[in-house]
Amino acid sequence: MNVELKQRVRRSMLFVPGANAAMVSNSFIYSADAIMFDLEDSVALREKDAARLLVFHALQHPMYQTIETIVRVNALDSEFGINDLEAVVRAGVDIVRLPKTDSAQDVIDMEKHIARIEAECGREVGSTGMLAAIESAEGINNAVDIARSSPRLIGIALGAEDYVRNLRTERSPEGIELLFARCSILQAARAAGIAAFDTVYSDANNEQGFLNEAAHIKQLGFDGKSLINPRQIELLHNLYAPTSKELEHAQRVIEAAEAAALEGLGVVSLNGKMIDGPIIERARLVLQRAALSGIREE
Ligand SMILES: CC(=O)SCCNC(=O)CCNC(=O)[C@H](O)C(C)(C)COP(=O)(O)OP(=O)(O)OC[C@H]1O[C@@H](n2cnc3c(N)ncnc32)[C@H](O)[C@@H]1OP(=O)(O)O
Ligand SMILES: O=C([O-])CC(=O)C(=O)O
Ligand SMILES: [Mg+2]
Repeated sequence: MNVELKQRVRRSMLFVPGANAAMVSNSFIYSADAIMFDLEDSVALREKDAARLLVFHALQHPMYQTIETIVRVNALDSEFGINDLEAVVRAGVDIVRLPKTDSAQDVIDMEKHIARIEAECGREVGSTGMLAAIESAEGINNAVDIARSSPRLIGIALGAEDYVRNLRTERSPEGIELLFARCSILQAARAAGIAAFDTVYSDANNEQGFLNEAAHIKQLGFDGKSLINPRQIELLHNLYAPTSKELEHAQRVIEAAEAAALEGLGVVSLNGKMIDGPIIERARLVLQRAALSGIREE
């Protein structure tokens, strides 16, 4: 498996409707960590073939060679799924997003097709990554098995619009109806050593609502979030950026830890607070986030 693909940081993954030629042709101008072309629910049935062709060409365009590309394909048991896979793997997509993943078998079935297509078109077998979106109660029940189902999986994601439909409820500003699913996905992803991604916030004009949800999922531990609108990108990146106070503290922790290591000490105190393994690990994450996102603008 492509280790670099697995370790890459993804705060933002921007959905781009595959049938929208204007958006598909210029979404590389936005600074999302990944562009996620959609062939599934944002594409009308009569536009499925046209969207696949548009995305097939976009993936090979020079402007999409320097940004990570993900494609959400249709389910394999639909009439479009296999054709979608054939097109996007041949075109060299970085990651295939499998929607509505209910079981580990769904991932294994898709992986077999991806491996066959890679071999047929001369791509290195194993080079295409996978991302499984869980969007049902059954999928949440199977989250641990799904997260462990393939070495190609870079992460698992929540698909909340379909999930709340399945639960027979709707999304609320507080997200109480999603708490169990979010925690299940995080637990499963972390136990399997892969990334956890939150779902879309569907009201592109509600900035405060987006920020509230993004702060909530960051606090839970998510690595990032699927987005539907370019205006959400900077809001999210800024939220993942540490404050200058957090950064200064992290730097002091690392300095204290390095000094302690020179003296052969495992635990040391900084202004009366214990500094040991997990705290140092956390400080490293803050430094990594600052390197990527800068300092948070309040
Ligand atoms: C439940 C699910 O399955 S969610 C996943 C599937 N859904 C999607 O992919 C939807 C993606 N998002 C969109 O289509 C749009 O953002 C909408 C419909 C939500 C809102 O559209 P608008 O009101 O036109 O957005 P807005 O006014 O902010 O657009 C500003 C600019 O950003 C572009 N833009 C908006 N959304 C996107 C996007 N997702 N990707 C790329 N470009 C985009 C617009 O084309 C416009 O460009 P222009 O200035 O060159 O004309
Ligand atoms: O995966 C997502 O975030 C979008 C989606 O399909 C859903 O919410 O049902
Ligand atoms: Mg969905």
